[in-house]
Order: sequence, then structure tokens, then C-alpha cells
Amino acid sequence: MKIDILTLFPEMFNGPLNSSILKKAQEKGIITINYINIRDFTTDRHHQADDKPYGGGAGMVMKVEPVINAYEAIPKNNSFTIMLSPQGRKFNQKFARELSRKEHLIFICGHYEGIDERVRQLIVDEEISIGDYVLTGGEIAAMVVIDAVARLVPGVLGDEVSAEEESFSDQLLEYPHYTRPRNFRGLEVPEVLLSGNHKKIDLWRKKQSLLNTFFRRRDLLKIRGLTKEEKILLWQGFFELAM
Ligand SMILES: CN(C)c1ccccc1CNc1ccc(C(N)=O)cn1
Repeated sequence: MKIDILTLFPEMFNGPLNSSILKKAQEKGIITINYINIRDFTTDRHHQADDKPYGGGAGMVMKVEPVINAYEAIPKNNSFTIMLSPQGRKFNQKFARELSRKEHLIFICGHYEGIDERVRQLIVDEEISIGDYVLTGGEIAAMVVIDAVARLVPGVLGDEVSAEEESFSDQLLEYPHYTRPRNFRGLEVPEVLLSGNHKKIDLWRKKQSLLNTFFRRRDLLKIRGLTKEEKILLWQGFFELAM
């Protein structure tokens, strides 16, 4: 997957996109990420990337020309252009999965009070919002989307993990995870996880996911619904809790 990021602050991406899993994915050549500094495509003497809003009002607006010039300089092949903004379609795991199948993603990171409307009209395929809050710029939102999407690209996580998540994550919350030591300050690892009985372990994990989701995100359960077996598992979980 090829990712191009149009931003005024490329340095903001260094930490998150050059560490850990995303760093390895780039070293393996599974993902390539390019940063295009919009300021390099300004045309005036002062390298102006923003200007006062028509109609007056506080703050500045990102100019359209530098963004379009930068965009047109990107070699494209089946590219999909995303703008991060509070008005965008709400980002979630399902959306991440859709995007992880694209060959080439272009991210436009706005700053200031917003971006000239003609950027949306001319080059944006989809606007994305990572949540109902306002950030100083689209960069952090882009990092969130890139992180969630890149980990779903085959080979990035090592297929066994993502395959399992694919099957299991069907809108359920995670089960509890444990690793050594077995006992930490009196807190023990559940016996079933030490049993080596993978059928029992998978059932226990499914039950935990169902209980977790029921108590923390009942809305997800309403959307997803439960099979007969899952209902039985959940009721067993309630009884075990009540004991
Ligand atoms: C300055 N603003 C309001 C703005 C306005 C228009 C475009 C970009 C921005 C940059 N800010 C963003 C971006 C994304 C999100 C989000 N929730 O995904 C929140 N804020």
C-alpha cells in the first residue's frame, strides 16, 4: 500500500509512523509513506499557505492553490483521497477494513480554521472524522487512521494475528489478556488459560468477550445480535458472576 500525506507539518509524523509495527511494515516494503509539505507548493513570495477568510471572521483558512499543486504532483494509480475533518464520516473498524484494501491512499491534513471549500470540491473522495471533537489540525487524525488501516494490510501484523482478529472482532470487545508471571501481587491468571485445552480456552475467551461487550458496549450487541450458542454462553457468564 502506498500512502501520501499532504501536510504543513511533516515532522509531526516522525514518532508514530517511524516506530514499531509501522516502521517494520515500511522496512518490509509492505507500506510506503511519503510526506509532501504543502508549503513547498506555495506560489507567492511569502510562501503563504493560508489566508484571511472571505466574509471576515476569526482565524485563517488554508489556501486552495498550494494543496491542489501538491496533489497534482503526486503520481496516481487507483488512488483514494481522504480529508480529515470534524464534518467527516465517522471512522470505525469496518471503515478501516474497507480502506485497508485500497492500493493508494492520499491524506489531506488541514490546519487553521479549515480548508478552502474548493479543495473538497476538486480532489476529496471521502471526508473522515475520528470523533466528535476539534483538533488543531488533521495530522493526528491522519495518524490514527493510518495506524488502524496499516495494521490490517496483509503481512503487517503477521497474518495469524489479523486473521484471528478478523474472525473474532466481529463487533465484540476483546477478552482479558495475560502473560507471565502467573501470580502478581496475589492476582492469579485464570486456571482455564493454563489448561492447554484450546476448546475450553476459546469458549472462555468468547464468553469474556460477550460479557465485556454486554457490560461496556451494549449498543454493539444490539447492532450485532447474538446466536443461540452466544446467548447460552452469556447466561452462563452471568451465573458465574453471580456465584
Ligand atoms: C481546524 N479544523 C476544525 C479543521 C477543519 C477542517 C478540516 C480540518 C481541520 C483540522 N482539525 C480537525 C481535523 C479532524 C478532526 C476529526 N475529528 O477527525 C478534528 N479536527
